[in-house]
Amino acid sequence: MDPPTQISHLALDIGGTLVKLVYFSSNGSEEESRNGCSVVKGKLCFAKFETRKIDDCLDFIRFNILHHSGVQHQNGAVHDYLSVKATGGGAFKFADLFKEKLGILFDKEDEMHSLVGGVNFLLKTVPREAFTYLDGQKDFVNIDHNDLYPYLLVNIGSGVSMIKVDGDGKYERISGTSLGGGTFLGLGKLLTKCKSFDELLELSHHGNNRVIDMLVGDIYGGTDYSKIGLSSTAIASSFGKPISDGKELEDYQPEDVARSLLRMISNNIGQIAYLNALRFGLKRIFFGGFFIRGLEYTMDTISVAVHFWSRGEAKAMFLRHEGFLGALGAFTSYKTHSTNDSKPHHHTVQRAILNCSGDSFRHIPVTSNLNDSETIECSINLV
Ligand SMILES: Nc1ncnc2c1ncn2[C@@H]1O[C@H](COP(=O)(O)OP(=O)(O)OP(=O)(O)O)[C@@H](O)[C@H]1O
Ligand SMILES: CC(C)(CO)[C@@H](O)C(=O)NCCC(=O)O
Repeated sequence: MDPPTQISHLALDIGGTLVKLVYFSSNGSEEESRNGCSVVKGKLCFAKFETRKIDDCLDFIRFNILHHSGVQHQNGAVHDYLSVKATGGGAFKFADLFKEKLGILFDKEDEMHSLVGGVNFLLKTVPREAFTYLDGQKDFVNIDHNDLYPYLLVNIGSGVSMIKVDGDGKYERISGTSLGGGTFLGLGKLLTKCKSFDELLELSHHGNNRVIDMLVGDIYGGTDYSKIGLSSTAIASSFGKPISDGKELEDYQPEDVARSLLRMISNNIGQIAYLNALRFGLKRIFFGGFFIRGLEYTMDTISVAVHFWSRGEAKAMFLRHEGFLGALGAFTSYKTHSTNDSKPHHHTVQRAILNCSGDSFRHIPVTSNLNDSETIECSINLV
């Protein structure tokens, strides 16, 4: 007789700055589907922790007993360990820690593969996932499943990866930049004495970048340089004002510095993204990663950069679950017979989530951002 089926329902993405967790929480009901499979209903839950506070993540997993939800290894030496999908650099760096503290073995998934898997899953399964943001207007995008590829995925984490996606599991990392979310946070901490990302963002809300950035008008005596399409208010040189101001860092308001920094990083990524889209003739660019955090100023800056450089040809789009792409990709990579075990019947057998309830998404206000307490209703088919 087959052993009782077990659901593997935890996946981790351990990055340079943040650890992201996706886990399935069953509502206790199990039904039989038409083809005789068991269907377990529940929800996908999300959590994040700072990588430098990895112990908080271990405590959370322990407290919620998530470490008992992996795939049971049946072969000899690793009998007592559970295997859990993990991606990101930390899947390598922290493997021993998780094994020692929680008895978890990481079943490593490639980071880029997971990111792409996460985005494809979201775009195909979760209604109202992608949206545009331009001129203060947020609009959900209808995804045509037959016309989804190719697209460019720009994942803004600590660093930035740019991936051309041509299909399910068909992708190529075509570019990247080390000027990413980590740069914003690291420089921001040094320049403003802020202690956290949230503090830095809050500060940036109240700032004025023109106090720090050198504008075209500063160089051209207040006029546009219309011959090459630059208005007087366009930024000629990010952080250029202090060159001639004769001021020290202390003379500037930290909120202006934070604003200018956010603008510089977002603008630069938008421009590099556009150039890469141009290289491959891609019209759709999806931006993800926790740097965005649903922040209107960031999305607006990126959208304007893409719109400006592409002369309206390319479209920047954002994702509600922007920060959980890798973790979701790792989660959905649990497959039938996913371990290297020699006895296939003893594996946890779990298919990708087949159903995400659209109802809970139909009523999402266009202005709302995702927070960790939000969930995705779904069901898992056990085969
Ligand atoms: N609460 C937060 N604490 C720290 N950084 C945050 C927070 N929220 C958003 N961020 C931003 O998100 C970035 C991390 O994003 P993300 O989690 O997608 O990347 P990562 O996986 O840690 O990095 P990488 O993929 O490069 O290893 C940070 O560098 C910072 O700019
Ligand atoms: C190294 C990774 C992939 C780790 O997530 C990321 O931080 C990144 O894409 N950095 C940019 C590296 C570069 O292409 O210059």
